[in-house]
Amino acid sequence: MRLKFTKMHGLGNDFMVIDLVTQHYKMDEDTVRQLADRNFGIGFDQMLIVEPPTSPDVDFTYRIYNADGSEVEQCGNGARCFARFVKDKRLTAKNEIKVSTSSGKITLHLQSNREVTVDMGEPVLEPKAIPFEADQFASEYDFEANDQQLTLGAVSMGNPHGVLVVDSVKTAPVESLGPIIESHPRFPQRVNVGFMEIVSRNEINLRVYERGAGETLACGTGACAAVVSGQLRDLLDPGVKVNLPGGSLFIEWAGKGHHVNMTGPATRVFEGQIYL
Ligand SMILES: N[C@@H](CCC[C@H](N)C(=O)O)C(=O)O
Repeated sequence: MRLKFTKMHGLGNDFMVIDLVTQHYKMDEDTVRQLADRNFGIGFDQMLIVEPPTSPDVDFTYRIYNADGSEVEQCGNGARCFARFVKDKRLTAKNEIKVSTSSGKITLHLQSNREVTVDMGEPVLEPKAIPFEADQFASEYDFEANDQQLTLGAVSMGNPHGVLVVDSVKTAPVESLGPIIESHPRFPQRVNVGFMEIVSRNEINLRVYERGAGETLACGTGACAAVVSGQLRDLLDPGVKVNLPGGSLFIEWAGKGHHVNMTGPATRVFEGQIYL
């Protein structure tokens, strides 16, 4: 069968976006892996699926697959592209769009300057819920990986994140330590790993080794988790510019009990069709 798709990106974190509201197909992990291949497939960090709502309080269901085929709970850059996609495809006329993911509900706001702000909800800090093995919440945890003693923040933005503070993102051991922490037994569902350099209380540089995708040019939930972790460690103020290899996001968090807001661009690259 023929399936139409749109290739999009949020700061270089790239997506294959498929409308399964007007098209019908049952996606599976093997197909995702084949299509994610940058030589033999379309190539992407994540596949985003638009499905009809499953409850009356949301407009759509938002499903996300990593390039390795694993279905995951949340994707921040993807959420901004999702909003632009459903508006451009006229699947909705709204500028405020509510979607459900497997980890909860989020709200997407299309701005007049074509940027998108996403209310990502409250960060989850309770270790069991992240999930992360620790007796109780702490703003940072002692952590051993690769025979090194590290200090790490643990936050869920719907999906799990570990955040390390580094002197410079240029020299951070993203490729060597990233995969080791990603699969560390203290994170039973694996983890996204952020390497955060503090520039000032309102600006950080960040690289993220993503679970199921490797290092990407940007990670929206990673940016939110880094800002939450930086504030909990008293390194950052509530509004922070996050510089990623693919560009910058603006993240706002007023502290425990508050939602995290993420603002940034969403870009369409091309339209395509595949035969499955
Ligand atoms: N690129 C994303 C996160 C995608 C999911 C992540 N790799 C996971 O496994 O949780 C973002 O922009 O947030």
